[in-house]
Amino acid sequence: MAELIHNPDKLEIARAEVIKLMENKKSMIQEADIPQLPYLQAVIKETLRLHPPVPFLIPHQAIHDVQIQGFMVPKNAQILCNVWAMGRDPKVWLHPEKFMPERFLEVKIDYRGQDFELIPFGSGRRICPGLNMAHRMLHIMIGSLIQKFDWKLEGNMKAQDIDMDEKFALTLQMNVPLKATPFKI
Ligand code: HEM
Repeated sequence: MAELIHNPDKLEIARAEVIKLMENKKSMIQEADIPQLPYLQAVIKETLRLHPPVPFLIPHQAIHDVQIQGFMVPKNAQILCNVWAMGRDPKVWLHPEKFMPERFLEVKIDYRGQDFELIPFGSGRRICPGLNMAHRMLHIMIGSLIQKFDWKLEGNMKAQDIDMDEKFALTLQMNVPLKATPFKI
């Protein structure tokens, strides 16, 4: 929500897509609607790229010595995987600091653990078992929040003034929590 409110033009594109799809349906967004919302999917991917909720994954341990791209990782070494930095690597992402959901409309990069440039849920046998649930919840919640409401920032703050800095811990949070009021559309 913070990135969408911070980028009102992207919010409008995502909202228009949801409203168009839902205009002839009586229900709220359902799981079955997600495949028909490519821009919303791109918004969720872009948000997880820039703000992975578990920025270093959960610590792993090497079970034997392993050589990776010229680096020796010794047996028993604790491994923190910095997905936050991977999501902002200029060698991988064009304008990495920018919130550009469009980048995911042209490529088939997904967060299901097969595309190693985007692994906010981890990868391999310890990949997040809640991935499918999170995938459904994120699309349905964000889709519904933008479909039904417009958002106003506290104290007449302007969208560009939102402090997007983050606080690092096991999970990543906004340094200054977002305060926005919903208005029914
Ligand atoms: C946006 C939402 C979520 C994100 C980004 C996320 C991310 C992660 C990450 C990065 C890991 C560690 C993977 C690794 O070390 O390689 C993890 C593990 C785990 N997640 Fe999630 N998660 C989310 C939602 C959920 C939900 C909704 C559930 C449960 C309903 C869940 C349950 C778990 C459990 C049980 C583990 C430990 C798995 C293990 O160590 O074998 N997560 N998650």
